Amino acid sequence: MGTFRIEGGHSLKGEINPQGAKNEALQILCAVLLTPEKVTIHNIPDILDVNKLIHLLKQLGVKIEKTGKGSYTFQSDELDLDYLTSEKFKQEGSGLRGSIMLVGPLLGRFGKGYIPRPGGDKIGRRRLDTHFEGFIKLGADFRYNKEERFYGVEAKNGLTGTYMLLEEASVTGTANIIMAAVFARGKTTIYNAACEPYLQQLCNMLIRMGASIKGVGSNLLEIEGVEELSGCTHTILPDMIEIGSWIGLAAMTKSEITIKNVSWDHLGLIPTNFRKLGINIEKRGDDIFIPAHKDGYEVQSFIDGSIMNISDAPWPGFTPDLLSIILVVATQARGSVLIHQKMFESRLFFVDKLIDMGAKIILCDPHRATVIGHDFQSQLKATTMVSPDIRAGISLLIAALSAKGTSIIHNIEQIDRGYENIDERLKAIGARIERIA
Ligand SMILES: CC(=O)N[C@H]1[C@@H](OP(=O)(O)OP(=O)(O)OC[C@H]2O[C@@H](n3ccc(=O)[nH]c3=O)[C@H](O)[C@@H]2O)O[C@H](CO)[C@@H](O)[C@@H]1O
Ligand SMILES: C=C(OP(=O)(O)O)C(=O)O
Repeated sequence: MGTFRIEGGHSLKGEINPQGAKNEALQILCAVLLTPEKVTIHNIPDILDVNKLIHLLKQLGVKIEKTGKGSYTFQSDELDLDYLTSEKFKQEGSGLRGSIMLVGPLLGRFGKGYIPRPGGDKIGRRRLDTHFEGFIKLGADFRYNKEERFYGVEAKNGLTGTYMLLEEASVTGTANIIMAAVFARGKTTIYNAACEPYLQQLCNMLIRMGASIKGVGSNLLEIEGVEELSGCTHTILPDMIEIGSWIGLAAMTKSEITIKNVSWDHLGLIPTNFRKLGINIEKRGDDIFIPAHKDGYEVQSFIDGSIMNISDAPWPGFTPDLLSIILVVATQARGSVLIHQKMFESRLFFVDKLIDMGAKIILCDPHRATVIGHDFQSQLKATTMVSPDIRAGISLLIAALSAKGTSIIHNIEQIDRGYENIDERLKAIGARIERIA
C-alpha cells in the first residue's frame, strides 16, 4: 500500500498542464480492437488504470509501440482470442472498470466477447445490465458464470441493428454498445445514450475510421453498420475531472494557479458549479486562471434565497466524479451547501475523515451531505487516513494540503489510478508532499 506524507498549510503557485482524460483513454484504447490497421493515439495519460488496459491489449496480441510521451501506435491484426478465456485474463481483466469496454469491439468484430467482473471504485452498486441488454438486443447470446463472475456474449451469425431505449444513460455501457453496433447489419438507434465528451470523442474517432454515426453529442444516436473500419489518428482531450481537481485545490489552498489548455468548450457545467461556491474562475484564452482567494470564497444562493445545492446528473449535467472535490472545497467556504450525490450510494462516506479533521459536515443519508463552511476561520487539522476511492483520495489530498500540520494518506494507488505523477506535479508548484512507501 503506497503512502504520501503531506505538510499542509502552504499556498502554491504556478502553471499546471492537465493530463489526457482517463475515462476517454479507456474507451479509445478499446476501440483499437475494431480494425486490423494501425491506430495512433496521442495524449494518453500515464496512470495505473490506463497502463493496466494497455497491458491487457498486449496480452490479447495487439502490437503496441510507444512513439513519445503519451503517444502510441496500436495494431490489432493478429489477436490471440484464446487469452480471453484463460485463467490469466480472469485475474488481470478484473483490475479496472474500463476493461468492460473490451467486450463491445470484440463482439462486433469477432462475434464473441468475454470479461471477468470488472473492478474500479467501490462507490456503490455498479451494475452492467445496460451493457448486456444492449448486446442482447443486437442479437448476442449472453451467459454469466456466477461462480467465476465471468460474463460472455456470442453472436455466431453476427449482430443486427435495432432500436433500443437504454434503461439508464450508462457511460461505459453506451461506449460498449456503440463499438458493437458499428459492425451490426443495418441501423442501430440508441436512445437515452450517454453523451459525455468521452463519448463524443469516441464517436468522432469511429467516424474517422469509417463508421456512420449520427447524433454525436446528443442522447439519440443512429449507427449504420459497416463491413470494416480503417486506422486513424486520435488525440485525447485534457481530463476535465483533473481540471476540476486543480480548481478545487487552488481555492482551498488560496493559491494562484493557471491551468493550461483546458479545452474550455468541453467543460460543460464544471466552471458553473465551482462558481456556485464563490470561486473566481477566469477564462484566459483556453487557459483557466484561478487567483489566490486571499479573502476566501462565498457560497452563492439561489434567486429565491434558498440554500445552495450541488448535485450530479448524466451529461450535460454535472459529473458525479467532481462532487467529492466540490464537497471538500465547501468545507472552507463562507456559507452552507447541500451536496447531493444521486448516482452512487457509497461515495460520500469518506466525509468521516474530513469530520475527523475538523470539517463541519452532516451526512444526512448515503446520498446527501450538508457542509457548513469554516470561511478559513478554523483550519483543518492534519491526520492519518486511507484513500477509499480515486476522487475521495484526491479530495483528502486537497484537504491535507490545506490542513495545519503533517498528514499521512495510505492506499494512494487509488489516486495513482487516475492522476499522473501527482506528487511531482504538485511539488513543481510548491507543495510539500513525499511518496514515502
Ligand atoms: C471508466 C469510466 O468511464 N467511469 C465513469 C463511468 O462509469 P460507469 O460507466 O461504470 O457508470 P454508469 O454511467 O454506468 O453509471 C454510474 C452510476 O450512475 C447510475 N446512473 C447512471 C445513469 C443514469 O442515468 N442514472 C443513474 O442513476 C448508475 O446506476 C450507476 O450507479 O461513468 C460514471 C458516471 O458518470 C463515472 O462516475 C465513472 O468515472
Ligand atoms: C469512478 C471513477 O472511475 P472508475 O469508473 O474507473 O471506477 C472515476 O474516474 O471517478
